[in-house]
Amino acid sequence: MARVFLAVMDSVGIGGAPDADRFFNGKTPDTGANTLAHIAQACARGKVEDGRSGPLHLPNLDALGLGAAVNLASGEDAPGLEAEPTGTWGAATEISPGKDTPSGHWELAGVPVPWDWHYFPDTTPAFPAELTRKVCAAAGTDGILGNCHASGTAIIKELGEAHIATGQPICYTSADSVFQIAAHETHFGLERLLQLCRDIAPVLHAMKVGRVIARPFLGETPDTFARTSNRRDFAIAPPAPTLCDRVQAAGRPVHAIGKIGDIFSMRGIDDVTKGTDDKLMQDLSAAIDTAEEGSLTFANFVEFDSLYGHRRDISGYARALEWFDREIGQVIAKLREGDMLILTADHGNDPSWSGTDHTRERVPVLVAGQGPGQLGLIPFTGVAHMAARHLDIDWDAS
Ligand SMILES: O=P(O)(O)O[C@H]1O[C@H](CO)[C@@H](O)[C@H]1O
Ligand SMILES: [Mn+2]
Ligand SMILES: [Mn+2]
Repeated sequence: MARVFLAVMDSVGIGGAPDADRFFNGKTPDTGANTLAHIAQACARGKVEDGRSGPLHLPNLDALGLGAAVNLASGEDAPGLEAEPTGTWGAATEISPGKDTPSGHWELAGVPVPWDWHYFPDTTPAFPAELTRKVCAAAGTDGILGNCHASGTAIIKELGEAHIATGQPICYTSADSVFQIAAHETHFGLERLLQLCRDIAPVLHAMKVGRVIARPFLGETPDTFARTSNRRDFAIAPPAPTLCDRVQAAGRPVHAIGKIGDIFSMRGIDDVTKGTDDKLMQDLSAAIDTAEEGSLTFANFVEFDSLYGHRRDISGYARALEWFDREIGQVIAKLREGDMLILTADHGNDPSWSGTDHTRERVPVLVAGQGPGQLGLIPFTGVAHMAARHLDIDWDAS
């Protein structure tokens, strides 16, 4: 028997998407965006010195083949990542028409998105009056705040006090197919926010809006408002059986770590752990000790994206990568005979790019525990097929 551990480093793209010109940050096409290479290049120029210093130092990821994967995906160099790979490595290309988290994860799990997502226009109001009416009715309020495109941290600073004063939820969106609701955990109530999202999600899903996201926050003043880790995503269910469904249908356990449960609407998943990336890394490490033979453990590390990519914070992103590299080195050291650990990503979020949205990029596929080898350029679905094969699950018959 064998075990698979699949870990998504959210937004750690490596450039080179052949259709990047069809995706935008504002008016700027994503052509040339390269999350990993641009961070490494900025570090090598001595420009990334906040809480870290010098060239990007990722010895464990690079040993698996990260630097080689950047070069394969995009033709760019990632200074500091120049090791001869000892892992199995390659790069994956997405075909789904969205550069969002569910599209990326579903396709990695074998199911490209067959429809066009609905996006809200970058106007104020951004939401149709009929939708706003339904949200108000579900929330029991006379109105909503926001009703625009926004960065989640900026909008709670701007509207947090008005939210506390009026009791109206802050509703906003972005270049992704999302409807986000920010509300105060105590003044509005965490359970009330989650129930509002749950109640309104079917309306948004029918419009082909991918996710309703609860964004609870705490604090009493613009300077102290801060989001908590109680974020919840209410996503459309995947349109076909995913890797998770197939592993579960074969009678094997599927363990989720982080937002994987939300992304797959809990379909094909037995249990979930939640928390900050720090805690999730402990959960992944614990899963290496406890996961059953034949099982799949599927993890997402979101902070690269949520704390640093969207915030265009190159130093923060580099620190997060270096932290991940140190931690994953210890996880790799614990792998047993027959284990496969796959490290990949769901899209890019180049912190040196214009705008605040994801960037369309290829992603690395790094495999530990299986010795050296080259995958070359594969489709995102190749990750699911590789995992299924390792677990001895016949994809076509399952
Ligand atoms: O600015 P925040 O609220 O973090 O929003 C970001 O997070 C959303 C979901 O990942 C994306 O659609 C992007 O808008
Ligand atoms: Mn993502
Ligand atoms: Mn994101």
